[in-house]
Amino acid sequence: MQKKPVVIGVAGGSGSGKTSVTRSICRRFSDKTILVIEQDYYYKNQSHLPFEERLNTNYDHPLAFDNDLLIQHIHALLNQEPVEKPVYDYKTHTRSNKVIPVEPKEVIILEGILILEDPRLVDLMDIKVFVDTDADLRIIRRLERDIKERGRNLDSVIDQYINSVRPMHLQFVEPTKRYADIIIPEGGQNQVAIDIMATKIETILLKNRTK
Ligand SMILES: Nc1ncnc2c1ncn2[C@@H]1O[C@H](COP(=O)(O)OP(=O)(O)O)[C@@H](O)[C@H]1O
Ligand SMILES: Nc1ccn([C@@H]2O[C@H](COP(=O)(O)O)[C@@H](O)[C@H]2O)c(=O)n1
Repeated sequence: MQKKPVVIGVAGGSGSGKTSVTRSICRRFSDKTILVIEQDYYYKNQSHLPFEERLNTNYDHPLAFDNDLLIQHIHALLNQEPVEKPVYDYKTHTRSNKVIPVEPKEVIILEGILILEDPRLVDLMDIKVFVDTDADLRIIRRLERDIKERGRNLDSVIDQYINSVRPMHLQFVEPTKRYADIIIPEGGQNQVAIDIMATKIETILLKNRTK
């Protein structure tokens, strides 16, 4: 019988380098080994709301996420069942009509700003990581990324940062650092931390495969 997948949570502020860390870890393993589940893909569906209203949503508050669906999907994957992962569109601020069918793999990396905020998610994790990057670097990275990739402009990024990203980070994201087993400063360029994570995953896989 297949072993229950190992669940690794990668949390941290927006622009901290969660995606970069996750990709660096994934590059160390074959495509068949690690499945990445992005909490962002589980933002609540807002297709019923007019676009103007979607602009007013606070995307950094825990209530913006459909964690019930996310938890349901993690449970299914842990039971070796496939799921249909939603696809999120940052330009329209809602789910797209597409879904991505995914099969369970030996390791699941669950990545997102608030994955350590919901105790139901924390309970499902075997290893908890917090990517810890200073706020000045995070806002610079976010500015570049959101303008290049998420259809935003300078004013909208600054406005959103001051009104929701920063206060929600201080209220909800930063306090979850205390739940982490490992804190990675500076994110994806931290090769020592990536090596340690990869070695830990290899050890778990070896143990699971020889059982
Ligand atoms: N160490 C780094 N140095 C420079 N740019 C980085 C670094 N880590 C991430 N970035 C860039 O910053 C942006 C946000 O990084 P990302 O990994 O997507 O963060 P998160 O998933 O936490 O929001 C991306 O455009 C990424 O390429
Ligand atoms: N429609 C949306 C949905 C989310 N965001 C922002 O995304 C950030 C989380 O993603 P990261 O890759 O940066 O971790 C979060 O801080 C939301 O503000 C958005 O701008 N629009």
